[in-house]
Amino acid sequence: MTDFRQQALDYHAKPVPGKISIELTKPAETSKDLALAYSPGVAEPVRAIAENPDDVYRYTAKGNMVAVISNGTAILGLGNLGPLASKPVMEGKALLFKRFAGLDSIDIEVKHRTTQDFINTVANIADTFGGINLEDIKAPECFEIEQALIERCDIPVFHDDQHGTAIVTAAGLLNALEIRNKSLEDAKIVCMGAGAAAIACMELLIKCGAQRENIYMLDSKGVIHTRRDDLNQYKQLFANNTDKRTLQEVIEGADIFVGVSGPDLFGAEDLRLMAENPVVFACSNPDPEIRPELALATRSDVIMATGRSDYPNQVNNVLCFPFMFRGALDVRASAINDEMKLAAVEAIRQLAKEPVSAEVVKAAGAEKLEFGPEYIIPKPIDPRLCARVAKAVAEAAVASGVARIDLPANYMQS
Ligand SMILES: NC(=O)C1=CN([C@@H]2O[C@H](COP(=O)(O)OP(=O)(O)OC[C@H]3O[C@@H](n4cnc5c(N)ncnc54)[C@H](OP(=O)(O)O)[C@@H]3O)[C@@H](O)[C@H]2O)C=CC1
Ligand SMILES: CC(=O)C(=O)O
Ligand SMILES: [Mg+2]
Repeated sequence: MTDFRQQALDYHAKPVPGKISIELTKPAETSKDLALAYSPGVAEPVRAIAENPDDVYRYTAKGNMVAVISNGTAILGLGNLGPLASKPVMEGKALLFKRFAGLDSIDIEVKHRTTQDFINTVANIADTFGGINLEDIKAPECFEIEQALIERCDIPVFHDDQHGTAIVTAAGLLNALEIRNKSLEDAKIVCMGAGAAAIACMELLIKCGAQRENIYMLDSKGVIHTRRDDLNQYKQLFANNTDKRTLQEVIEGADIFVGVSGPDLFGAEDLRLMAENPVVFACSNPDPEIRPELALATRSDVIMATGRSDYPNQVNNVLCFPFMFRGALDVRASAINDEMKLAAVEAIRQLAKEPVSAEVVKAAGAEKLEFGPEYIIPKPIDPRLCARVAKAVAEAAVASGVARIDLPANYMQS
């Protein structure tokens, strides 16, 4: 067993199994404490909430609580390994919610027969939480699930692999292109993968200025083109009217490669075919479509990013989802809309251009972090992310009319 593998297993096993626990926020030492916390005192908030449902935010933990919900059908890039095996990832997302945004979070792994069963299960428990983060649910079911839950729930429902990934990818790409003096409007883009992350990333890039006809998307059967008759409705939106059928054909002259598919699917020969100063986001986890070592040995002009913490330029939805929910919950947003997503893109992107503190540089294990090819996007450990992204998101929620309360006074002013 490799040293790192054993370290990862030990980290999860010791000193207690798993990564999260629940702690109390009120004293529960004396009989008086218990009389307030439980019977008879607990009856008072029960009556208050029955009379005025909004009081649930006043008297319970709902307003600071996010459920991380999965069925384990697309666990990272490991595939459909089922709900139980997805639990370490979901506990990991809960850890990140708490660590980076102070949000309480609990993982829920759902075993189900039909898509409708899954939707019903989540919709029926949704009132417990302030928000629902859907995670690692494969396409195309994820699209139907998210849409149905958005319609049935009055709290934010956000499929992280779609929109969290898309927001961070857009922020990173816009910065990478700026560094290379290229524009998204003119960029030729190859997207490997046509699932949850891929479809959402490309849709958001189009909202940021990319041209749909400049996007070549591939699934496990090759290029998605207009003559294929095996495309679901989501892939059809990316069917390119082209004679090109293979990765090698579409990658020639491409400015951008986005990989949200699986490990080692993009080779050195493919990278050599790209345009000058290419941008490669190999985002599959844990193993990227191409290793940074190989990419950088193949071409010195490449801007390279992965989804991993152990290389420069981590393009990973952790840069978004904790702060997206922080902002949304703090103004009790009923949903997460495009205005909030675009506000997050801009906030993440602009922070990368500011000087970084010595503590963050040290914690990142870097010698320096300055806006450029090896630092296109902030580090998740940068404490300014929470304030910047949550504030931008909360303000956008208020401006776009989905907030149910105003921004708290002096919100996120440090
Ligand atoms: N860095 C980050 O923040 C994130 C990274 N990801 C990564 O993206 C990947 C996909 O996740 P997600 O979208 O949720 O999963 P989905 O299951 O929804 O999609 C997977 C897609 O990959 C495609 N694919 C599989 N093999 C190949 C291949 N050989 N060539 C081209 N395409 C292929 C599938 O094709 P088909 O449709 O034919 O089955 C499918 O379209 C994972 O590796 C995941 O770790 C995801 C979210 C966030
Ligand atoms: C990062 C993430 O959510 C994924 O790889 O699925
Ligand atoms: Mg995921």
